[in-house]
Amino acid sequence: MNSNGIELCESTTDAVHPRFAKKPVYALGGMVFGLCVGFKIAIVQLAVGPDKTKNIANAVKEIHKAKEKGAQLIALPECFNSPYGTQYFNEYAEEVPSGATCRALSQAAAEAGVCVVGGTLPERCGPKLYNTCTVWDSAGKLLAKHRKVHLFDIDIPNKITFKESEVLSAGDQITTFEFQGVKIGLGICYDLRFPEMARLMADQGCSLLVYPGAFNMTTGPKHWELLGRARATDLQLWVALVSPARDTSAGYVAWGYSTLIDPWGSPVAKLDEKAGTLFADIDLSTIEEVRNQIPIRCQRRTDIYNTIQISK
Ligand SMILES: O=C(O)CCC(=O)C(=O)O
Repeated sequence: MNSNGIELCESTTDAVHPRFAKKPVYALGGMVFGLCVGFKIAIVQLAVGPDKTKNIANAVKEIHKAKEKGAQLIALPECFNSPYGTQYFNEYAEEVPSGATCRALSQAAAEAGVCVVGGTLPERCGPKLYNTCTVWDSAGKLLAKHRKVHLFDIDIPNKITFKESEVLSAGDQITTFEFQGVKIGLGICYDLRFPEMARLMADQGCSLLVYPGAFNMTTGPKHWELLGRARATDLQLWVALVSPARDTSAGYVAWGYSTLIDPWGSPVAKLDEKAGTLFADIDLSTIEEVRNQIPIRCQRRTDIYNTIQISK
């Protein structure tokens, strides 16, 4: 309890920037008194086509443009070097980090002096293929690598049938990394549907979850934003959803609508279906604000969840 009678949740300070540690922000009457710490994110909704070299060059160009506009963390979409589809993954796949796409991302991050969440690419590792996100620091060093954990296998008759598992292998790791002392978690597209995975990343102290994803014209309008808002609301953190632009001539038509969602669960900025870049400030103090005002993190009844018997 602070001097204003506001209940403060002990566990809130471990999930935010270390500069907040032991310095909670007190929230009262909609005003926040405390430090404002954050960074500028650019969410780049790239147009992706069949020409891999062109896709990579376009990503590099957009990274430099975003840096010029002040972005500190730049996020690219799922499958940005290749059209999305199981028939393409083998042809476009590369080893990480020695392949041409990774080399271009590393160089762009270093030249621009920014952190790049490099969307995803089909990764070749021995006989296996993965859908993999790489993260590059401002010196061009590989900071993190996340292999999609939940493969996109669905069947909605007459709408969409997709079976990534026919060609891809699933990752088996939870991936987080640190950017300027802020912990960030990674998930890829279908991973967004699994709250358990997001909670593990939140429990590791993430303030932001970044999901490169390419939802489609059936599930996109129904679930893309809803799922992002659900993850942000449940876990009281920032969520960035990064899609490729919509191309109606492609075999798989991406929904677009890249969105940044705040810890209240509100979309604070979003694109439409066209190629473009969204710039926004991520204010980490909002995490404290929400967690202090709605302290669900220290109200969870794990004693019940972990022991209750389900009656038949
Ligand atoms: O979950 C969905 O509806 C779409 C997922 C997807 O497109 C993917 O995992 O690549």
